[in-house]
Amino acid sequence: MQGDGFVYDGGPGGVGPGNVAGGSGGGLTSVPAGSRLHQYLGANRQASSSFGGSHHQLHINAPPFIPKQQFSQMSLNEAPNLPPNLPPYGTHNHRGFANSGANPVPLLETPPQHPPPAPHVRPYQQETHGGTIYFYPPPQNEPPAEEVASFDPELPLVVPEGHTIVNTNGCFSYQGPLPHIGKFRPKGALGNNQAQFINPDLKLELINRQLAIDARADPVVYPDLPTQVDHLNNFVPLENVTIQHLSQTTYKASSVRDGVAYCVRRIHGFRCQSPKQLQPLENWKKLVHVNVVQLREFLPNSRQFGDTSLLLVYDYHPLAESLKARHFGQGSGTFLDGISGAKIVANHQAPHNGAGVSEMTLWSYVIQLSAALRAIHTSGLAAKTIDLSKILIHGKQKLLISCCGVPDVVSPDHMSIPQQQVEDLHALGRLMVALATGNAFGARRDLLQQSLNYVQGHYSLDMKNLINYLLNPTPGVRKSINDIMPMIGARFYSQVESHQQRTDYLEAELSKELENGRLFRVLCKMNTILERNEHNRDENWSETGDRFMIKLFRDYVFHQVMENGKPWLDMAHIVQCLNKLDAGISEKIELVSRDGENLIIVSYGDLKRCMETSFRDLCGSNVAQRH
Ligand SMILES: Nc1ncnc2c1ncn2[C@@H]1O[C@H](COP(=O)(O)OP(=O)(O)OP(=O)(O)O)[C@@H](O)[C@H]1O
Repeated sequence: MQGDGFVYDGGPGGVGPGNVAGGSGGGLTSVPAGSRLHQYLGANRQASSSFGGSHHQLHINAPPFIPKQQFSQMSLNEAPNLPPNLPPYGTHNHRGFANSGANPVPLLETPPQHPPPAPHVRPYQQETHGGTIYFYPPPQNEPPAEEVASFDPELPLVVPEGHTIVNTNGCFSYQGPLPHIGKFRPKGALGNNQAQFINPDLKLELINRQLAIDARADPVVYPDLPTQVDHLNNFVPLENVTIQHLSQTTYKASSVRDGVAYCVRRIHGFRCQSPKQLQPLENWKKLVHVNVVQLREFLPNSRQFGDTSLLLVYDYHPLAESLKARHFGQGSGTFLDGISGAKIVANHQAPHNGAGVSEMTLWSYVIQLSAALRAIHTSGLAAKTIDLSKILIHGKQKLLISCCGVPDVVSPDHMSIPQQQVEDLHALGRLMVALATGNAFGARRDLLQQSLNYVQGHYSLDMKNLINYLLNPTPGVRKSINDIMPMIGARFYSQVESHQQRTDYLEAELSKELENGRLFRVLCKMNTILERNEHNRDENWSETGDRFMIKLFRDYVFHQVMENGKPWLDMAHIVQCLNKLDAGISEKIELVSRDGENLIIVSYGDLKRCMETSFRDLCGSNVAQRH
């Protein structure tokens, strides 16, 4: 259906969030099978209605609604799931520092992390078929939180004493007093609306990311930040810029071209002598890979920071942190157990027992980093930034190689590209040793043998072989990132599967919000019509004709009360009604004026036409759609 101003398509059946009472107009047939309902009184009522020029003589045997308790009572003023310690917009930076330059205080706390997985290494299950080893992740005992649905069709409806409902030929009927008086109490599962709305954890994560994107630096704390560099403004330091003698600084900035946030790396005091010096950056700009932070452009010889700086503009991945921060803590000497997140005593001398990341996580990292390196090497480049502080982790487990191109311009190598690529493989080996042992210095020459012993004792043979291959030179053989693909073997399948699961989950969550957006537009239309003081010099415009019907419908949807006069709040009822309105189904409902004097029987289809006509009237087109 097309409307003016708000264009949307209700679609047949009015399927709404969580498919709440979608249905094909059967209204009451949507009572869940298995609900325990009482006896039928059976008396059909006769009522007549007159509106919109047509007169209806109707038999009704249906109540205005039957609340579905499985969607539970809701709090209509439910606060968004914001973390309590978030700063207001406009005054704070993202992970920046405020108050005093001497003792900086982080302004935007790292959002609460979800509890990390249990601190035990969960090895892959192996099966050998025809000489090939297949790896399967171990079965999970508990379903992930997001998969726990709130729907329970077996929950009973609670029908007030003296009221009964019966199923006559599949049609559930109820006769009670005025429709404004809600007769059913929802029972159980209070406040559990997860099946209809985006998962709260995901919502929190997305809100935090949005806050990070929107964060601004406090000009009092950062008086020296330039207001505009080329098309970039709103610079926010992503690291402690109060430390003197930094040669590079990382900022978040917004572009006035597209309003998008970018990550800007400033190379201090870098004077570009010739365009050839920056040629590698042109190559990096062309490299597009899901596990590489994309270089978008570079701005040489920028003077707005008080020197001559080279600015490299990358994609910004909100709240990404380095592997160092994720698994070893921020401060030097502070180590965190990569699995449990617990602090462990800094020990630069030997591997920590059980402190490394799990084998499964390590393989996931290997797969992602080798995929990135494969793309980089195939493009004739070398990463040179395979380092705990330069590999970012975004969300739960997505890795991104950052800072690409910086070493090429800051400290150009005299090694050949193939040699540099072999160095990347070494760096990957060292990184894996550090992650496996939980010791950032685990690959140091004096600790390496101990570390390898540790890997041998705690990880699979394949992992040990892979690390050995990466770290040790193979005489007469030119190593290539492609060589490690057979070592990863069938673990690729697990990785692909887990990505697909994640995609399915995110799509499902997205579709919930998609449906909510549709209902939001219905609400927008209703509210632009209702309680309008005057339209077309008609003071009573919103109180008469089609608008009056919408007003009664609004009461019917939102202002139900219990017998004792208390508000009756049921999300299921609201969503159900709005969906039916949006679909314009033929089911009829009773609307009652506030004084109880007028009773009108009207179908959702008629109500929809009332709403559309009124809305078009407001929009000025006056094109009434009558079906
Ligand atoms: N593209 C990006 N998107 C989002 N955040 C980023 C991006 N690049 C870096 N960051 C954040 O900025 C922080 C600082 O980055 P930087 O590369 O300067 O790392 P660092 O830990 O300060 O390393 P170093 O000690 O070498 O300066 C990172 O820890 C990361 O949280």
